[in-house]
Amino acid sequence: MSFVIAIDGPAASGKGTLARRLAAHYSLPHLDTGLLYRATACALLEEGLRLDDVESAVAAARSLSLTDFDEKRLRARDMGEAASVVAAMPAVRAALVDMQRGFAARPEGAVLDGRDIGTVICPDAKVKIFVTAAPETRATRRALELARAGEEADYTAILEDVKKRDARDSARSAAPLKAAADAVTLDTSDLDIEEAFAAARGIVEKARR
Ligand SMILES: Nc1ncnc2c1ncn2[C@@H]1O[C@H](COP(=O)(O)OP(=O)(O)O)[C@@H](O)[C@H]1O
Ligand SMILES: Nc1ccn([C@@H]2O[C@H](COP(=O)(O)OP(=O)(O)O)[C@@H](O)[C@H]2O)c(=O)n1
Repeated sequence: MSFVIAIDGPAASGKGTLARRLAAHYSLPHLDTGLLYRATACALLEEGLRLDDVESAVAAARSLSLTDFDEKRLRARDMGEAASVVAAMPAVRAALVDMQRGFAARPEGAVLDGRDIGTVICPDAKVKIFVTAAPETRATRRALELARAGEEADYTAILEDVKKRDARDSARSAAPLKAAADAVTLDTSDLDIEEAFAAARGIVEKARR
């Protein structure tokens, strides 16, 4: 198996930041799999369809193109919540498996981040990191991020969002949010980005030996 780094964890734990930094460091392509679920939900909402319309959600998931995501729109607060609703549908998840595994099978390897990369998408990944942080820390980080993007960012509401989404993602029967048995957990509550990146690199180097 090529060099695959699987990064999972709850909302705003710093998965994407670490995945991007590791991908740059090891010259690997990176796929933020959360964008796939966000884009599926966004397609439904833009067509005025309901989020629980499974058939349309599957069709939207099948027609996604990795290259034309409007990231600013997809990373808006409401889209995280909507993504978590469509992500609970087994048929939507099934429609996105081949695309993710195809990305992970690139000869040079890849970094993927999400909720089920180490458990379902790439169970044989060479490196698995489960990134976590206290909900309050994650809500503070997300509030800062949204404020920087010009979105209204009420800390209390964001903390509620994060907790509700984690609960839904953990409780669903299809590929729930959980650490793979062979993942290394990295709690970034007391680490800044540089410290978290150094710790993640340490985990990768150890797994490569
Ligand atoms: N260790 C850290 N310390 C402080 N801020 C962080 C840390 N890791 C990530 N962030 C910031 O928190 C926000 C969420 O991080 P992100 O990587 O997008 O998380 P996720 O992909 O898990 O949702 C971003 O604004 C990011 O810059
Ligand atoms: N591999 C993945 C990635 C995301 N998701 C879903 O998509 C939602 C948005 O994921 P994300 O990674 O973009 O969210 P953040 O952690 O960035 O807030 C999550 O709350 C999950 O419900 C998933 O189910 N499986």
